[in-house]
Amino acid sequence: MRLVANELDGERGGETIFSGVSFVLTAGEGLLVTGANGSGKSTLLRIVAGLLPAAGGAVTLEGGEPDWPDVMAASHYLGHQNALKPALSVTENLAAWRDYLGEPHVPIPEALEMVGLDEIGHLPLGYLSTGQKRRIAIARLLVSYRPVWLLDEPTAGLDRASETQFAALMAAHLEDGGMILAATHLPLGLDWTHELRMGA
Ligand SMILES: Nc1ncnc2c1ncn2[C@@H]1O[C@H](COP(=O)(O)OP(=O)(O)OP(=O)(O)O)[C@@H](O)[C@H]1O
Repeated sequence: MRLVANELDGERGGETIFSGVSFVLTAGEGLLVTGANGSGKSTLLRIVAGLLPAAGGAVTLEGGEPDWPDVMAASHYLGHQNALKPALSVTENLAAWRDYLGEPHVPIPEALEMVGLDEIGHLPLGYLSTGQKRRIAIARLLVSYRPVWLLDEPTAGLDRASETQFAALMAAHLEDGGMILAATHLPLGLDWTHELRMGA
């Protein structure tokens, strides 16, 4: 399977943010996207996820049929927002995402253990600290399977131990034949096969 971005142009509010961005990812490869504030990292990720239209160029997934007909179907998108409901318990949040996304993968108790939060599945999400909420958002990547992970500042708010834990989860996903596109200002503790510096 290959994720191909060909000559992408990104626009916000009628302004060109970037143009001619191309890359290719194959199974097991990760792309680190860096660049100054406002250089277009989130815009690029949202275009790849299919949440924003490209002003030019195209993103395609080759060889994903029949399971993964397009990039959107094949991707988990973790944005700045955690997309979790404060009134539901941690476990209910993850169950809701698993049921919505389908392709059940890691059982919820195990996913909670993998992010080091197996003791608090019963708590309302709203009780959790900022870093704990982010770790539950990361557990969402595990409970349903998607080969492509699109991660926008995934480690924002995480302590050092959680960063290391998350680096191991990303490495395992790549070893398993997955692909990762991550935009970040922070070192993510992974040897990336590709790097893209926006605004350079
Ligand atoms: N809805 C919008 N309307 C107009 N301009 C926007 C909109 N959203 C973002 N922008 C502009 O697009 C540019 C790129 O924003 P983007 O969020 O992609 O940058 P970024 O590289 O992810 O930044 P950061 O490192 O701060 O997260 C910025 O100049 C921003 O102000």
